Order: sequence, then structure tokens, then C-alpha cells
Amino acid sequence: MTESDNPIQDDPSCRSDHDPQSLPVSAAWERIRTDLAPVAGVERVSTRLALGRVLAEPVTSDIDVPAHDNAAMDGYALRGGDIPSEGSATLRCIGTVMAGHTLDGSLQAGDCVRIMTGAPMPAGADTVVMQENVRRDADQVVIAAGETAGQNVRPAGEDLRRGETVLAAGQRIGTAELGMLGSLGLVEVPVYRRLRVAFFSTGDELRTAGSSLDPGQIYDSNRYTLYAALQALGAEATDMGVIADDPDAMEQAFADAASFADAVITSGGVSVGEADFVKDIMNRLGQVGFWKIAMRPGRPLAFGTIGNARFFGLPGNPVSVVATWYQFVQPALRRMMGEDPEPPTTFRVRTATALRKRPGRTEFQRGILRRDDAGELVVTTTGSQGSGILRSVSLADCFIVLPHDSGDVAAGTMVDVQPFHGVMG
Ligand SMILES: Nc1nc2c(c(=O)[nH]1)N[C@H]1C(S)=C(S)[C@@H](COP(=O)(O)OP(=O)(O)OC[C@H]3O[C@@H](n4cnc5c(N)ncnc54)[C@H](O)[C@@H]3O)O[C@H]1N2
Ligand code: MOO
Repeated sequence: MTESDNPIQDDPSCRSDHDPQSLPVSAAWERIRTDLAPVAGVERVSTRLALGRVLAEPVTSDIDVPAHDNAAMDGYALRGGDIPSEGSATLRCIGTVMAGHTLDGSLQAGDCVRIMTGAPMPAGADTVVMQENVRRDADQVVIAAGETAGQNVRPAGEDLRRGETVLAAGQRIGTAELGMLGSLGLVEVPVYRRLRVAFFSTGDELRTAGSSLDPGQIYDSNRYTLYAALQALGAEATDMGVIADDPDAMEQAFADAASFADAVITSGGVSVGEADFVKDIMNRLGQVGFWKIAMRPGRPLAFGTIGNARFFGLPGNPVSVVATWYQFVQPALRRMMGEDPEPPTTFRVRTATALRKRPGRTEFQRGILRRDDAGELVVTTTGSQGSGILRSVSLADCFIVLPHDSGDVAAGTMVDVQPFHGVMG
């Protein structure tokens, strides 16, 4: 195919490095977001297996959690009206109630009950005084003024209320959510089926661990990166290996992958070199929505459709794979999994080091967050930001996001950072 036969090569955006037609990051995400919907298919899985899955229907509580008014402290349950306004009062202890048990009968004025944290409040009691604040002598309990009626009681349903929707459809089940499902006593929950994702690397230069390297060859790292990322996301991932820079072999691999996968991810061969066939093949088998984003790393990212599968052609450079994964592919797959992901958490800190930046693209530089001598949170660059330096990601704990129009950034300037890790999974 000559250059003028090729609709993609004819697009002036493909030839210029300073490309006014490359999509700004926010516009590219909006295009992807509006194009994607949750995959069809819901299954009921046992509650523990729902970890990392996405709820397909809202969860409504059939019970109050906690199920009964209960003590928040170990101490004595009593009637608020028996708290003295000054001095002290002596109450009679008529029994003990432990968590998991109930007390027959009901408190009268002047009575109290020994109670443990979590035990149901005895009938007639509305207040708990912690044991450190009383003096006990046989069945006599002396309480002093200063306690407040109603204190230290957790009302039934203070966590989850019967009849209430407690988790929305589209919620990913993480640590707290699994605990909540447990607290409702649910045996199984409805979740979207797992997303089927096929991934492969392209390039004649790539070898897989276990074989030796001839001159010009390198080991494939992108399939390892993508394997890790897909595992963490909970996708049903199929590794299709390395495909050579051979258009026929690639076309076959694309068609095979699209025949069973909801999403296909490739890396390499998406730029403008003579062996960069990805976009042509996507256009032959389906269509390319767009393929250039004003970002670095990760400018050539081809997004499109082949049959029923969504297709993500990532650039070959290993850091570009990481950047495009986190900024686009992962949120896109989460949308297909049934979530509506929020933009990544971003906060502003001072950069302790100067940062080089070219206007006209959003840059995702790699940074390390730390406290400076004054205790202020600052970020420093991991150093060289080349798209082939995967170590720049391993050393980092955040992306430093430098906006489209910004140029070089002086040390001491406030910048946006996106931390890699949240507190909870
Ligand atoms: N004339 C131009 N050249 C390049 C442009 C451009 O606009 N005009 N864009 C550059 C940018 S930015 C990127 S990113 C790369 C992306 O190119 P490709 O997606 O076509 O990737 P390849 O050329 O196949 O590979 C790039 C680089 O990454 C290495 N690689 C590829 N796959 C793997 C893998 N699985 N594991 C480890 N390393 C891999 C490959 O050997 C190359 O060194 O294009 C620029 N060029
Ligand atoms: O944008 Mo490329 O992804 O710089 O290396």
C-alpha cells in the first residue's frame, strides 16, 4: 500500500510531531467514556467470590445493622433520669448482659445492669455509663453527676437500615464492601460477569523469557506489565503471546482475539514506522475511533472496535504502556465491567525539583512524594523521563500531571500529583 492509498497516513495528524489534531486528554477520555457501556451478563456468586467484582444490582438491606440498640462501652446500663444533677447517686445492679445475650425483664427507676460492649440494651435503659466512671460495691453502683442521658448507646440500624439501598449497582466490592455484605448475612450477590480481555505484544524484536537474545532483540516486558495490571483489575485475561511485525499474522491474531474477548489490548506497532500495522489492521477489520492523544508518554494510543470487541492499541514503549493503561485503558475496562469510575485522585503539592515540560500536551511524569525538612509534602522527579525507562515507574509513587499548556516548571511551583496507591483495596 502506498502512502497516498492509506487513509491513516494521509491524515496530516499522522505526520507531524506537533499535532494540532491529537486529542487533548480530557476529550479523549470523554470519547472513550461515552462509547463504552457495561457488558451484558450477570451472575450470582457467593459473597467472598464477589471480592473485586462489580455489583450488577443494588443491594437492599433486609435487616437493621446493628439489629438492636446496644452498648458502645463496657459499663452499666441505666435510665437517663437516674443520673444525678449534682453529687452522686447509688443504683442497684440487677443483672449482667453480655454481647450475644439478652436480659429478661426491664429496668425500674434506681436499677442498673452490668453491660458489655455490643450487648443489647435492656428494656427500660437508655444510657450507658462506662465502668471506669463508677464505684461498685456488691450490688451497689455509685455514679457521679456529669454523665449525659442517652450516651454510649448505638441505635439499631445506625450502620445499615432495613429497606435501605446500602450498595449501588456499579459498586466494586472491596474490603469495606465485602464486610458490609457479610454484615447483612448475604450468601450470594449479583455481579457482572468477568470481563474477557485478550492481550498480546507486537514486534519482531521481542523475545520471551527463557530464550536467548540475538543482536537487536529485547525481552518483552509489556505483556508482563499488562498481565499484572489485568490481574489487579480482576479481568479474565488471555495472554496471546508475541506476534511478529507481519501484517497477515497480526490480522489473524486481531480477528482471533476479537472473536472471544470483550476487549483486546496490544502494544507496539501503533506509530508511523514502516512496521506499524496496528491502525491499518484495525481499520480493515473494524474501525479506529482515534489514535493520537496530546500526552506524553503515550501519544499514539489507537482506540476502536473490531466486531463486538473494543480495541486498545497501546504504544510499544514500556512507560507509555503504563501511562495509557492508568489514564485510559483501566478506567475504560472498569466502565465495561459496570463501574462509572471517577477521575484519579489528584492533589496539589510543591515540586522540590525543576521539571522540563513542552507545551501542547499533558505530561505524566513520575514522581516521589516525601516530607521536606519543614514537614511539608513535596514531590521530586524520579529523574530521566524517557518512555523506555520502566524503572522511572518502579521508583515512583505518583504521577506528576503537568497540564497541556504548561512549559518548564520551576522548583517550588505547585503541581498536581496522582498517587499510585490508595489506602484500601
Ligand atoms: N517518526 C515518529 N516516530 C515515533 C513517533 C512519531 O510520532 N513519529 N512516536 C514515538 C512515540 S511517542 C512512541 S510511544 C513510539 C510508539 O511506537 P509504536 O507503538 O509503533 O511502538 P514500537 O515502535 O513497536 O516500539 C516502540 C519501542 O518500544 C519497544 N517495545 C515494543 N514492544 C515492547 C514490549 N512488548 N516490551 C518491551 N519493549 C517493547 C520497542 O522495541 C521500541 O523500542 O513511537 C515513537 N516513534
Ligand atoms: O508518547 Mo511516546 O508514548 O512518548 O513514548
